[in-house]
Amino acid sequence: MMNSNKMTINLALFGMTQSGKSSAGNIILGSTDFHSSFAPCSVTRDCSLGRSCHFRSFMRRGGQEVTLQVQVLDTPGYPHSRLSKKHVRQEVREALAHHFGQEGLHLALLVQRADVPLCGQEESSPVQMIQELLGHTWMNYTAILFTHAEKIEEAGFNEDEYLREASETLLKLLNSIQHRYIFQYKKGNSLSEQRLKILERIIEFVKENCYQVLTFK
Ligand SMILES: Nc1nc2c(ncn2[C@@H]2O[C@H](COP(=O)(O)OP(=O)(O)OP(=O)(O)O)[C@@H](O)[C@H]2O)c(=O)[nH]1
Repeated sequence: MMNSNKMTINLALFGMTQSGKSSAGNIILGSTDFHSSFAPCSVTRDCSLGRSCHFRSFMRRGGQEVTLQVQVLDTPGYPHSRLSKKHVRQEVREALAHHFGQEGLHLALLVQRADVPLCGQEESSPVQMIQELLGHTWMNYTAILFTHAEKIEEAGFNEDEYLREASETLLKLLNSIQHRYIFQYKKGNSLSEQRLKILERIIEFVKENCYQVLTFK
């Protein structure tokens, strides 16, 4: 939604169980809205919407500063350790319609652990859910957020080397989403520095899309 000096960017997080969705949502929002913890099973059961504070100085329009707010929808892991795939898909479908039905979704973030190779085309993959829920233009509204990116550094790779060596499945996926990706590091940079970097990339993608949104009925 945009008027002369206020803009809301709507994001939704998708990904496998324990990929780091809630913690990525917290980083983006600068909050602890989403419950994030280590577990040998799925933690998140329901979709929930979090809102950031109002940022200034991220964007200007016609000489005017635009106040930016980010809304993030956190979703249960897919596949989930307790809920059926059908149940999760239905839950996320309803949440997308409820929160972004009118205003629309700017970007879906596929949260993927950088230290877990993406292989094959399993039926259960979160990419399949994104395709089903976002429809045939899904690739124009999807970016990958690689969590655990510090593992890449620890293994002595840099981002480019990592992507060059990546699985065929990941390379094909990156091609279809026009190489929209973001690396999220746990260590090193301070949280606010990380958040700024991630937000800047997200805004870049949204601008490249001319602020277009996907709406849901
Ligand atoms: N080292 C490291 N740990 C991370 C990173 N992102 C998340 N984690 C940890 O991974 C665990 C799971 O993170 P969550 O954010 O709860 O993951 P989730 O995808 O929301 O999990 P579910 O709701 O169970 O699907 C937590 O212990 C996080 O602290 C990261 O980039 N690096």
